[in-house]
Amino acid sequence: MNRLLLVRHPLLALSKPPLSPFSQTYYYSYTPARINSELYKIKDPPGVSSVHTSSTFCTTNKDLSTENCVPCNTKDLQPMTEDAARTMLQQIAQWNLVNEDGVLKLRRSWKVKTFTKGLEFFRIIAGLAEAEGHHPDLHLVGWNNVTIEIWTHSVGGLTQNDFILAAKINELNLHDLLRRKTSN
Ligand SMILES: C[C@H](O)[C@H](O)[C@H]1CNC2=NC(N)=NC(=O)C2=N1
Repeated sequence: MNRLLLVRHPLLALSKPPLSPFSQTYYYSYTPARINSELYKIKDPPGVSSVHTSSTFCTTNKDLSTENCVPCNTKDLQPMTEDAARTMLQQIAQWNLVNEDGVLKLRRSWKVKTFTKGLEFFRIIAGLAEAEGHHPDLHLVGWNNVTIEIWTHSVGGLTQNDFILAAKINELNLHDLLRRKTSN
């Protein structure tokens, strides 16, 4: 099974994102608000060694959220490389890049106030997905834990469509559905 093992900079341990129910999956998270610059040593396959750095530079969601998805059966639509995904990830705050059995996906989680507000959350996302013709995987676990995963099934990986949908989701006003963040 192709697993991406991230060896994170010790300073980053302080900014460990919350464990998700998918915690067995290794992921790369870009949280521009909290990290000035970070050095990742990604455990590469034998014979390949690279060190990736990222910085706080982050274009606003506006750029991608004003775009529209293309049909996923568009000719020559290819899955993007992990480096390209990591670069584009900088435009969608709070989303994580995960590698699930070799398939790159985008993932973000929220806590909703009630189970029915979770379903309302899904209804809103469904309207956006139908309008874009591009659909996320929706998870509602333990009554109030919502997780959305986005990837392009037709190519078995990530395309710009996925980032556009994530950026549009980031622009939604979902505050009345979400639990306030606790300080701890
Ligand atoms: C033709 C149309 O683009 C396809 O049926 C769409 C529908 N929504 C989709 N959504 C996602 N996430 N991946 C797809 O491959 C996909 N294909």
